[in-house]
Amino acid sequence: MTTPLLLSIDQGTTSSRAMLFEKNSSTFAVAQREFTQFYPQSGWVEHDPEEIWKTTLTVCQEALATARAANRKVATIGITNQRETTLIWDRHTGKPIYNAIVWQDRRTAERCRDLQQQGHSDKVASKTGLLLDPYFSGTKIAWILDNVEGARARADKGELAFGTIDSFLMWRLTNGRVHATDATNAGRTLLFNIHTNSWDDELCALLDVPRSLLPEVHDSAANFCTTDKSVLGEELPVAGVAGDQHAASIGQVCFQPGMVKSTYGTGCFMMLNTGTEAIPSTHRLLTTIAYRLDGVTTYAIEGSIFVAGAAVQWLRDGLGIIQSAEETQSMAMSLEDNQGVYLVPAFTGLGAPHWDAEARGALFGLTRDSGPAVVTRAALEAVCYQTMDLLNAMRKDGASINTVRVDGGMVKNDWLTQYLANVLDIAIERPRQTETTALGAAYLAGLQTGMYGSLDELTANWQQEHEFTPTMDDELRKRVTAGWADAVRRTRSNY
Ligand SMILES: Nc1ncnc2c1ncn2[C@@H]1O[C@H](COP(=O)(O)OP(=O)(O)O)[C@@H](O)[C@H]1O
Ligand SMILES: O=P(O)(O)OC[C@H](O)CO
Repeated sequence: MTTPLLLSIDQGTTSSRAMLFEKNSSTFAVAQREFTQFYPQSGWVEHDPEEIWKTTLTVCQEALATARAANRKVATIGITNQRETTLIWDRHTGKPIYNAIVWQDRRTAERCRDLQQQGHSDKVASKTGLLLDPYFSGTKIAWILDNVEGARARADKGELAFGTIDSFLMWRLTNGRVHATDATNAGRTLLFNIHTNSWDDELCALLDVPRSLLPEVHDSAANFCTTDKSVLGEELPVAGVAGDQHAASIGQVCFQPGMVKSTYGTGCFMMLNTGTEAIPSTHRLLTTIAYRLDGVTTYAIEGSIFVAGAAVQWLRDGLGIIQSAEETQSMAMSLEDNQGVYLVPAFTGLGAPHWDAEARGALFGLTRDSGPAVVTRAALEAVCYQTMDLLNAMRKDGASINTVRVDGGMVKNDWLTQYLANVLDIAIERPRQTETTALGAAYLAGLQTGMYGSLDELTANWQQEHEFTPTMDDELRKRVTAGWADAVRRTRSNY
C-alpha cells in the first residue's frame, strides 16, 4: 500500500497555495492562486478575507482532486500562514467585520509611538519578546474595534472573534465549530506571554483588547480540528499549525540551537534557533517561539525585513520595468557592478534592526545613464544588504553563525543567492525542497498523526541542492556595504 500524502495549506501574503507532499518531502502536487493587494492609503495594506477564503478553498479542492485522480489518500492537513495579519469576524455569521489588516500595514504607528512614550516598551518586550511596532496584531485589533461602527460594543458582548489567518481558515473549515491557533501565531499578537505560554491580561488591558475575542492556543502539532465534510468533501484532521516563518524553520529542520534559516518571500525573515531558552536581543531583534511541541517551547531570535520579493513585485506592477520576477536575474547579471545605485525599499517603513515605521523608500545615486537594469539590480542587492544587517545584529547578540539555509520564492534566483553569499561572506545552503514553509506545516501534521516518529526522521529528509560560497573580494564588499549603510542613514525618518 502506498503511504498517504500530507496536505499543506500555505496562506501567504500574495498567494494561497495548497501542496501535497510525500512522506520523504518530495512534492506530489501544487495548486496556487494570487489574490488582490489593497493599498487604501499611504502605509495601509489590506486583503479581502473572502478572497483569502475563496482562493484557499479552490487550491485545496484542486489538490484533493489531484490526489483522488491518482487514487492517493490524504492523511492530514497542516496550515501555515502570513503572520500578524489581523481579522475580526462575527461569531454568529462567520463574516469578517473589516478587511484583513496585513502585517505590513503602518496605520497604528502613532498608537505604538504613544505606548512607547508612555514607557511600556520594556514590559511588552519582556513578556512577548516583541517591540511596540504596528507590524504586530495587537494595535490592529484595537484599530478595528475603534473604527468599525458598533464593533467595540459587539466585542464586549462576546459576539466577535479575532484570529490570525490560520484561525480564520480553521473557523471556515469547520463551519464555525473551532476557534483556535497555535503558540507561534499567538506569540505575534503582543498579547501572548511567551514565557508562561498564555494570553496576558495586563497586555490585553494595555492594548484595549477584550479577552473574549481570543482563540484557544495549542502546541504547533496538535489535534486542532477536523474539517467539515460539506467544505472539502471529506473529514480530514488539521494536526499542524504554525506561522509561515516558524514552519519554514521546521521545514529546514533547524532543530539544533545555532541553526539559522532565512526565507525570501514578500518579506525576508531570518530565524536563529536558541533552544529552550528565550534569549532577549540587545540589538533590536525579536525573541519568538520557534515551535511548541509536547508542551515544550523552543525559542528563536528573529530578524524581520518587510520588503524582499515585494520590491520585485513593485518593479513589475508598480514601475512596469520587468514583465516577470525571473527576468531580474539576467538584468542584474547584465551589469558589471551596481554603478553606485542603492534602493532602500522602506515602502512600509523599516523593520529590524531599525524599526522605523515612518521611513519611506528611496533610490540613491541615479545618473542620466541609470536604466531599468540598475534599478532592478539595486532591488535585489537591497535584499542581501538587509540580510547582512540582520546577521550582524545576531552576531552582536553573541550568535556564532557559519552558514545560513535559505528558502522561499526568491532563492530560485541564482544571482541573488550568490550575491547574498558575497555580502554575508559565509556559505549559503539551498535545499532541494525550497517550499520549506509548506513542508514545515506538513511535517507538524505528520508528527501529530504518527507518520513521523521523531524530529530526527525529519532531519534525515533534508537534502542540499547547492551551496553558494563567497567570491567577492574584501575591498569591494567594504565599498558596497558602506554605500548601503549611507543610503539607509539618509532614508531614516530622523535624518
Ligand atoms: N526568480 C526570482 N527572482 C526574484 N524574485 C522572485 C523570483 N521568483 C519569485 N520571486 C519573488 O518571490 C516572491 C514570491 O515568493 P513566495 O515565497 O511565494 O512569497 P509569499 O509566500 O510571501 O507570497 C514574490 O515577491 C516574487 O516577486
Ligand atoms: O508572506 P511571507 O512569506 O512574506 O511572510 C509574511 C510573514 O509571516 C509576516 O510576518
